[in-house]
Amino acid sequence: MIGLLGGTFDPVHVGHLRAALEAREALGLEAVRLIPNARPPHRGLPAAPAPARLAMVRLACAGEPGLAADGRELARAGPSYTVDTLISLRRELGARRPLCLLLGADAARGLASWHRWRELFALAHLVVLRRPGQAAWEGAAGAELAARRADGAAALAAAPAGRVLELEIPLLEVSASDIRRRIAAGRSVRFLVPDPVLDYIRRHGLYAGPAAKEP
Ligand SMILES: Nc1ncnc2c1ncn2[C@@H]1O[C@H](COP(=O)(O)OP(=O)(O)OP(=O)(O)O)[C@@H](O)[C@H]1O
Ligand SMILES: O=C(O)c1ccc[n+]([C@@H]2O[C@H](COP(=O)([O-])O)[C@@H](O)[C@H]2O)c1
Repeated sequence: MIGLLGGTFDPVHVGHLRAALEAREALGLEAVRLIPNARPPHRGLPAAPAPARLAMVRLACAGEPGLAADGRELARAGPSYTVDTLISLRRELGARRPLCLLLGADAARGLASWHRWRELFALAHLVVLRRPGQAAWEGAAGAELAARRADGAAALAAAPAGRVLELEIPLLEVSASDIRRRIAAGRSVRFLVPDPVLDYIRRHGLYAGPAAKEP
């Protein structure tokens, strides 16, 4: 069973990395692939170009066997729709392997506005990450999801796609927009991103300009 964490990763940070590892352990995933988008479908242009965001994800995953960077969204033109990414992954991995699309509760809330969102369930399971005690997720896609709800990892491993699991794991209070604001204000982001990512940001002068002040 493989986990997939798509994101803008502008930049990737310890919140993403810890969540991916927590989900890997909780679900018994072989690995989690971090997949930066080229053009996010539902937000403005990222502050850093896609190749730089992918390079930072590669640095963050290097040396951690449970995590891998996947650059396939950079090979497509147009908005980076998740349905196209899952179709491409199915071509690579075959129809039978269980795939778990990991989503933070914030990303999951907008699911019903995603491009061809109902098709996602034919391609992968959906795992919504939330902290212990956080209210259960009630998005506009609610009824569809309730019918697909699974009560544990075993139900996901038993089918290639189509189930929905809410997974309670500790989530760190770290966001990429806060990191960009700190850098633009000349503040430190040490320990919020891995050191090799920090080094990359410094060497390339990312997020330091006035444009980076807008989240
Ligand atoms: N601290 C965190 N812990 C766990 N998951 C997170 C965290 N931050 C973001 N995510 C999830 O990781 C995925 C990619 O997130 P994204 O790249 O948008 O990062 P972000 O920090 O939320 O960015 P921004 O602050 O620019 O909105 C989404 O599913 C999001 O919900
Ligand atoms: O496919 C879509 O229509 C779609 C709409 C919004 C977000 N996504 C994906 O959801 C993931 C999290 O998005 P974001 O904006 O929180 O980084 C990322 O992989 C996005 O490309 C996908």
